[in-house]
Amino acid sequence: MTNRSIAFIGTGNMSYAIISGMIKNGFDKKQIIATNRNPEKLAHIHKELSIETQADNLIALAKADVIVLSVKPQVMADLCQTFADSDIDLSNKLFISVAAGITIDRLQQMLGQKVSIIRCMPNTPSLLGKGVSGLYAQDATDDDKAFTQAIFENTGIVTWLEKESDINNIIAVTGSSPAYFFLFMEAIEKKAKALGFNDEQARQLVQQTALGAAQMVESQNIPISTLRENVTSKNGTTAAALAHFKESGLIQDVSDAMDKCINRAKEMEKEL
Ligand SMILES: NC(=O)C1=CN([C@@H]2O[C@H](COP(=O)(O)OP(=O)(O)OC[C@H]3O[C@@H](n4cnc5c(N)ncnc54)[C@H](O)[C@@H]3O)[C@@H](O)[C@H]2O)C=CC1
Ligand SMILES: O=C(O)[C@@H]1CCC=N1
Repeated sequence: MTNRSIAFIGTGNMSYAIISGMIKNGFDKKQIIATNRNPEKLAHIHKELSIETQADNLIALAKADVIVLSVKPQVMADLCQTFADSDIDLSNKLFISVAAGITIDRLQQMLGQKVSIIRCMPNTPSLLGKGVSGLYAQDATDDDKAFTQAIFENTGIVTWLEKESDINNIIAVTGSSPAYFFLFMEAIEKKAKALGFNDEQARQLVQQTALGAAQMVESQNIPISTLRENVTSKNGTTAAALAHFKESGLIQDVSDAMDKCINRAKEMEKEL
């Protein structure tokens, strides 16, 4: 199981993060192939990760046992068509799709046969081994599931999902959510600059505070709400800021934004 070779088709932000996590955790580099249609990106991957890179997806497809489909959802059908049209036997390969908004049934349709497919919803902190990956399998073998779990455990924590629709839910909770945190950090950074802190200070202040807050959540086994309360003196400065967030509807906004995220994934399932 462990010596299977793995090809990442369309190595961009997400696959780069996954491969980096795998390598940092000792996955054999010789077992990894990365493709990209962009020669500059391919050269960058080769230089940074010292793994085999390949401009021709079909060569990577033919060579590898496990194929990670990691192009943008909008170009997945065209990519899969080239696989379906090739004379390469897909039947013994395991496909892992990290794409949002494309179901296993639809991927099998795109590939022209009922190949073994596991869906994964990772996130970009995988780059640092701090990722979260939601996994969903329909008919995959225990061996395929164990291999997939082992791959993504190299990049952080893994959770198996019971229903395929849970992939759309976990996109809102972990796949897209790094961007919510970044947006909040950007907003604090912007205001810090408006208050007169220079660019370097503003960046350092926000990053250290975000890091400290996240590490407090991780290291102290108490509810997140208690951590918030511990910062909030009665009738003090934090209370004034939080009261404004509450009045302006931030909590409901976050919930609504996550619903938008899930609905977009559902729409994509119909569009693609
Ligand atoms: N970026 C993220 O935070 C997450 C992304 N995903 C999923 O990962 C997938 C990839 O997303 P990103 O990495 O953000 O996109 P990206 O655009 O950074 O990477 C995709 C890469 O595929 C290459 N490509 C496009 N067509 C190709 C082809 N036919 N052959 C070879 N290479 C090709 C592009 O040059 C690009 O570098 C998407 O399906 C997305 O839904 C899932 C979870 C999180
Ligand atoms: O924005 C997207 O569609 C992808 C899926 C989760 C994160 N990025």
